Amino acid sequence: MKFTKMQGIGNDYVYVNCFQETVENPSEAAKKVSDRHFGIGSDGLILIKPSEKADFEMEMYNADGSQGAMCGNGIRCVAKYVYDYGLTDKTRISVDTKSGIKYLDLTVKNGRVELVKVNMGKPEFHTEKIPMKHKKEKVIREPLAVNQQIYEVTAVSMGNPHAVVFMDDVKGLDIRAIGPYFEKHEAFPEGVNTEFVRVLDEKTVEMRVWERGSGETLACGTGACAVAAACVMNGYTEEEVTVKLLGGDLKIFWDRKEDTIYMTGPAEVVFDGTIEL
Ligand SMILES: N[C@@H](CCC[C@H](N)C(=O)O)C(=O)O
Repeated sequence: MKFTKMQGIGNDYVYVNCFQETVENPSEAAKKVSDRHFGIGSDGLILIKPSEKADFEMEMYNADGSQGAMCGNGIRCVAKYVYDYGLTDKTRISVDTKSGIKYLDLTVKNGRVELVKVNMGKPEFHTEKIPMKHKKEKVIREPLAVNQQIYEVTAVSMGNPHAVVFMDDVKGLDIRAIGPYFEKHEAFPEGVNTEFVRVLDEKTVEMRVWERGSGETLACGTGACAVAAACVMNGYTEEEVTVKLLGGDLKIFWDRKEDTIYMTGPAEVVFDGTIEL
């Protein structure tokens, strides 16, 4: 199978051009390619497919083989792939995902995509839509017992579920110890991605993420959007914020009039290759 490994601020996936390749069992393939010792090494697998509803379709799988509905860093890389590898010459494209069609604007320099701005849609706070089991309709900084400790959680869906936890120190957090307890918490019947966040000022926050299905990653695009929405709902930041992640920065803007979040960030090719599945 021919593939291209790409990364968006360190959130790396193996991309397969399904205009040319067929992947029989994507879930098994995701586990195999993601292995950092016996495979290519990635946070998961992303298939770029033809679509009848949009310019392209993106299908994403986490490192454990589970399917994700949306991937913010992944969709920027899809935009770079389809433009740089000549599948389109458009700089405004639409991509169908399991959480609906997303629209992307590409900034091109010297014939290559450098930055991508994505309309990530509306943040969803209603617990039944996230889904989260909770007596309240919305969970905005509510206590949640996780492994016998109380955390204050803001729950948001960006097409996939997120639990946002504000704290004073994210650098020293033992995320490997606590992340799995959030991921499999009974309050989140479909699992959850968890963002641990420190507010630096009203325009800047830093975060680490424990992703459902992939563990700690260097960045999560949907997570950064969920964090921006949670920051505004808690009165911590303005609508436009820089989210500093382990792998780099993302610019997030929640346009309250449109009730739409825009994410802007880079996308890069690491290498092309072939693998026997
Ligand atoms: N890294 C992604 C999110 C990938 C999917 C997630 N782990 C899930 O299962 O919901 C991003 O950049 O948004």
